[in-house]
Order: sequence, then structure tokens, then C-alpha cells
Amino acid sequence: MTSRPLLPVHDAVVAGGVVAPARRDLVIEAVGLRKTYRGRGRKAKPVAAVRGVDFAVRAGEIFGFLGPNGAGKSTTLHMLATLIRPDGGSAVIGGADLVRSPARVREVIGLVAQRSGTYDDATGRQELAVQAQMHGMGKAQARGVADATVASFGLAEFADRRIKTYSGGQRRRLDFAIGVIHRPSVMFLDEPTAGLDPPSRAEMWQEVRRLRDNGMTIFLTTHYLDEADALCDRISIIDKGLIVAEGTPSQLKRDIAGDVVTVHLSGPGSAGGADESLLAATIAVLTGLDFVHGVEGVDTAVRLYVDSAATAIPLTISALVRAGIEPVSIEFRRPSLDDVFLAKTGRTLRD
Ligand SMILES: Nc1ncnc2c1ncn2[C@@H]1O[C@H](COP(=O)(O)OP(=O)(O)OP(=O)(O)O)[C@@H](O)[C@H]1O
Repeated sequence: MTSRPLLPVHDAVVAGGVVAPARRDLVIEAVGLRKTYRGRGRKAKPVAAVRGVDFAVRAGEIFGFLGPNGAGKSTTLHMLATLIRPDGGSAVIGGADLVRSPARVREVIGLVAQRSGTYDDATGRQELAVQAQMHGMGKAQARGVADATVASFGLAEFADRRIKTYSGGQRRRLDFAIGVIHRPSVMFLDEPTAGLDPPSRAEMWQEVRRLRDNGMTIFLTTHYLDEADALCDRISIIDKGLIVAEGTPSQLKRDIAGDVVTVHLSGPGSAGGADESLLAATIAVLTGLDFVHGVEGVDTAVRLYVDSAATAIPLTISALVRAGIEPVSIEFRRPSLDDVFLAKTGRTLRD
């Protein structure tokens, strides 16, 4: 799709790299951001990781960048966080121009990267103080800020242990606390819950919401559908370096009108699953039905997009029975973000 920013960056007034946005509620405005990795060796092929993305993030929202592995999420986030220079396009973050004034951008942003660089032999409290000093605070002030952060992020239970003894969730909570120690107004979170167990993920979601409730604008990348759905006010879905959809999770799902019916051709315990000819025959039968808007084979099941599951299911069963096909089970549900991705790209996010 051709996504349009809410405000072209060029409409803003640029003076010495500081930009007065025409719409003050926009905290990030990106237009046509691009990045191609050249590769080092002679045989290395260039990788067009991000091929021109536009989006606008409003003040105080949790904005999600959702996409499968290798889609270009981290590259986009790293460009916005000034870690890599875009090959083209422009962005304004917190009123500062990304390319002309990266230092100004750095003053207003915080970053929690996928792999944190925290020093393992230090304790969490010591690390917080060191990071505060790196942001220009004196020793005494840094210690005070570290203590206050330990309290406000609920780290007291483990803050005086060495970081190398922390669980994944504890480490992530410390990463968050470090990311906000200089009180940024925009926070970039790269896959904030990757690798965490469900209780730790729930805790991190709470933490992200708390940051937003304290007035921060959050830009996060994720490949978890449930995370984008539950946590984000708005999302862009990115695939192969391009944005394929954007909106609130419910708007995007509403675009896929109707219900999703899934016809399972083999049960969970059945050996070998459904054979390919059965899958192909089922798709052929169902594709011809006039109430079916779309058909996809997904593993050993066939997914149908219909207006109403209540009328579609009996008609689907009779069509299959007439063709001599016996499904193991049929279920229906409202569309998910995965269905949005499938409709836009022909693939599922889990592929
Ligand atoms: N330093 C690099 N050199 C060459 N290619 C790279 C480099 N970093 C990333 N890529 C490639 O660019 C593409 C986009 O990568 P990126 O890390 O932005 O994707 P992603 O959506 O964040 O993926 P993931 O969810 O796996 O982290 C991928 O094909 C990746 O292999």
C-alpha cells in the first residue's frame, strides 16, 4: 500500500536542524526512509533492508512496528535512534531533524536494544549510576537518580546483586530503567519481550504502559501478534522493507470484513497430517463457492474469508461432503492481525 504520513516533513520549518512541526502532536515523522546494507566481501550482495517507509507517531501513543523476521524493523528503529545513517528519506523526532542534528535527537530519545550492553559484574544499582553519569550527572546526583529508579521500577529485590545472576525478565526490567534514566520523551524498544516467558512479558507490557501513562511516546518493534494487538495504540505492518498496512489494530482487522472459517483436514494427533492432494482438492472446491471471498491453505487446514460464519459453515460442509471430503473439524473466529498480514502479503506472519 502507499502509506501517507499525516504531515510531510517538508511542510515543517527547518532552522539549524531544529524543526517546528506544523502539527505539534506528532513526535516522529518519517518520510521515505531507506537503508541498503552493502555487504563487505566481493561476493556479498547488497540487502535492501528498508525501501522507503513513511509513518507518523503521535505524542503519548504506543506505536508498534510489526513484521516477520528480517522485515526491516530493527533497521528502521536503528535509523531513528541515530545508530545507523539512512541512505535516503528524512525524519523529524521530537522537533529535531534526524540527519542534520542527530545529537539533538539523542537528547530526546531513549533506546532499549535487543541485546543490552550492560556490564555483568556490576550490580544493577551501580550500572544505573554509571549510566546516569554518562548522561552528564555528577556522582552524587547519579547515585540519587539510581536509587530513585530502583524504587520506581521495582528493582529493589535484585538491584544489589551482580547483573550476571539476573533472570531474562529482571535483565529486561533493568534495560528499561537504564533506557529512561535521562528522562527521554521518546522511547525506542526493539523487541522488548523477545525470549521472555509469559509472566515476564505481561510485566513488561505493564511497564511499557506505565511509561506511556507518564507521558512518554513509545516506538516498539515486535513480531508478536498478541503484543501488537494488546499493547499498541497504532501499528504499521512492515514486510520486506515496505509498509503494507497501518492503523489501529481494530481498524486493520475491520478492513478484513466478515469472519474467518478454518477447515481442518487432520487432527492434532494424526500421523503425517493431511496429504497435499487433499489440501489442493479442498481449496479447489471451496474457491468456487460464491459466498467465499478468499481461500488460503495453511499447513493442514484451509482458511476461508466469508461475510458470516453462521451461514457459511453449513454451506461449506455440504460442498465438501458432495466432493467426498470429510474435514476433521471446522472453526470460526473474528479476523486477527495475522489475517491482515496474510491478506496484504499472501503469507502468514508465522511463516
Ligand atoms: N549489518 C547488516 N549487514 C547486512 N545485512 C543486514 C545487516 N543487518 C540486517 N541485515 C539484513 O537486513 C534485513 C532486515 O533486517 P532487520 O534486522 O532490520 O529485520 P527485523 O525485521 O528487525 O528482523 P528480526 O525480527 O529478525 O530482528 C534482513 O534481511 C537482514 O538480514
